[in-house]
Amino acid sequence: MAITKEQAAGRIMVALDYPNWAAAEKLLNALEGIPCWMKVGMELIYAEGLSIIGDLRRRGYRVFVDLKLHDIPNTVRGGIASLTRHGANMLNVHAAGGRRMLEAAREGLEQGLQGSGSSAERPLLIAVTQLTSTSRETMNGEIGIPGTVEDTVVRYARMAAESGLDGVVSSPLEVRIVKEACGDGFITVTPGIRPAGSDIGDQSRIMTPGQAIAAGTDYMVIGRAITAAADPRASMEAILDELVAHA
Ligand SMILES: O=c1ccn([C@@H]2O[C@H](COP(=O)(O)O)[C@@H](O)[C@H]2O)c(=O)[nH]1
Repeated sequence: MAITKEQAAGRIMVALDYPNWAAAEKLLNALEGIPCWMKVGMELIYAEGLSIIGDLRRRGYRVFVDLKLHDIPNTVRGGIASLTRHGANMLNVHAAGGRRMLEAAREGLEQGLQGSGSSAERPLLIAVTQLTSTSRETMNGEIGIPGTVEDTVVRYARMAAESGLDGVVSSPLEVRIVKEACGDGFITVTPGIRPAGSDIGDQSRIMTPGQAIAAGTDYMVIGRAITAAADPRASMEAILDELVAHA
């Protein structure tokens, strides 16, 4: 399906993996006017606190808070309730916490919304299946889960859907099988994006931006391909052109 460059931008979540707000702000200025999402995770949140969610929202961005909660159900319920009150558009937990934990996360989201007044927007709640840095060898030999990565991703995705979550984080390689198992409306958020010829780094299960959009991913998370580029805006523009060409 043909998409415009602006629609393509709405499918990109830029990973703001920076040690402080000043560094993140430099990137925001470089990407000024491009209507992508911003993803904030441990590095920036632990350095600057959750107030950066509001800072990004006021700049007009939709914000994915990527803290990947994984704890006992009661703790995750409370954590998600508190996070919900900060006004993010997307939150996540680890599917490996199991069904009761996923259900508790969902309950926490409802509790958080009730505590933040009628104007609060409902964030999307998604579950991490297998990290995109995890290969089959790592999953089998170190984590101790037998079988293929695809089987685990689909099993976790089904459990997340049955627990009332909105979608999953997976590699773009698994988008098709997740959609087949959970339906087209079940959201896929895919890191592990590497433009052709770029350094894979610590990722394992990767696709190019063009391959990921052709595979049907809803949102692709892109960090270093943009943030570590000599010219981040030029890198973003090249990725947008690739998405428009392959959608
Ligand atoms: O399975 C996962 C879950 C989250 N991530 C996050 O996405 C970005 C990817 O950054 P790159 O620089 O594009 O590799 C990063 O913030 C991770 O924490 C992931 O990579 N895989």
